[in-house]
Amino acid sequence: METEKQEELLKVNNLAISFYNKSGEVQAVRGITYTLHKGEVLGIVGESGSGKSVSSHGILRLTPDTGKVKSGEILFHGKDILKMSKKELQELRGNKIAMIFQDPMTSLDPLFTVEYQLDESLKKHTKLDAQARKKRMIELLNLVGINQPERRVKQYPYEFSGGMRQRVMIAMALSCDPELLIADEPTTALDVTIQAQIVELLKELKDKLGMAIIFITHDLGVVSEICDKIIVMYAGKIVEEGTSRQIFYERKHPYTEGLLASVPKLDTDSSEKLKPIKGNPPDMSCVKPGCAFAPRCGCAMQICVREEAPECELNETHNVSCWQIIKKAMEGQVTANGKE
Ligand SMILES: Nc1ncnc2c1ncn2[C@@H]1O[C@H](COP(=O)(O)OP(=O)(O)OP(=O)(O)O)[C@@H](O)[C@H]1O
Repeated sequence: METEKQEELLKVNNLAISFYNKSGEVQAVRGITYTLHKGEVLGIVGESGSGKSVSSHGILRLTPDTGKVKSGEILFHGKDILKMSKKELQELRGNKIAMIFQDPMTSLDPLFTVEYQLDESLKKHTKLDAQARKKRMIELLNLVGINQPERRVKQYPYEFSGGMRQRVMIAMALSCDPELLIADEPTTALDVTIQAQIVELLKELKDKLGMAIIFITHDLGVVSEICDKIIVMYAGKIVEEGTSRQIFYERKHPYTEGLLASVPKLDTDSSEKLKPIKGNPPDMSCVKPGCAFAPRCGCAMQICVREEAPECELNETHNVSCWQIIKKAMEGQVTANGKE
């Protein structure tokens, strides 16, 4: 199992995506690099506007026409998705990589039964005949925890609750047996109990099916249970990357600290006060020099407003881009591998 995990599935290399409108360039994603191994779950966290969705939709080349990939590579099994032909891309979408979104109603057609929509998906992505598709549909609905699937498959999306609709969407996404599932804020529209159930379901599915997952969320609390590793994005960049444990217990970036302080913790007294991060994320149409978080950072130094911090490798799995940490590493207060 361990060796299987180490097989590289996706490598995003220095990816930069901008949008162009009348007032100029919006630098949504500014050179991000990360690797996802087979069967691994990666959390991408950050406040609204940090570039989580744009970077992840870019993997399936779903960037809107006003956007442009300025640089980078997106290697899937070593092959650059950005250079794939239309035919290869079609094969990839839905067959190897599937995506689920925040609001299943935008992806499910209210006018058709779940049976019809699942059948269309199976027709598109498999070579199964009508009878085998019917069987597979029931299997899929069972897999995602929908009771009485034979009855419920005949229903329309509006007859399902929000959590159940998300389960139907997950069933549709699984209809092609993807190697990678991109889940873009899949639980945000749901209430807390249902959120936890959907996260639990994704965890079970990952263990059963061995697929890799990219889980996008603004809520660090949601990903603690499911992710092997987490990248923290701010203003289109990765400011910290580490294993789930490192991000929760050994986090170093003040922004990661702020994000954690602003979400309710499941294991502590709920009366503990939440501390939202003061200020707002920067306007990405006029990016200033220096660290983008500096204006909101309680420990910013002069250099932070002048120059962007290079990535500091604390160890094999933990990287952070922050001048404070570089300073501490130089003073011997933080152990780093020496690579900056
Ligand atoms: N179609 C677009 N045209 C212009 N700018 C865009 C477009 N889509 C996204 N952006 C900008 O790109 C930046 C990153 O947006 P993105 O949606 O990736 O953020 P996010 O972290 O996923 O936030 P959210 O959680 O709100 O979806 C933002 O500044 C956003 O305004």
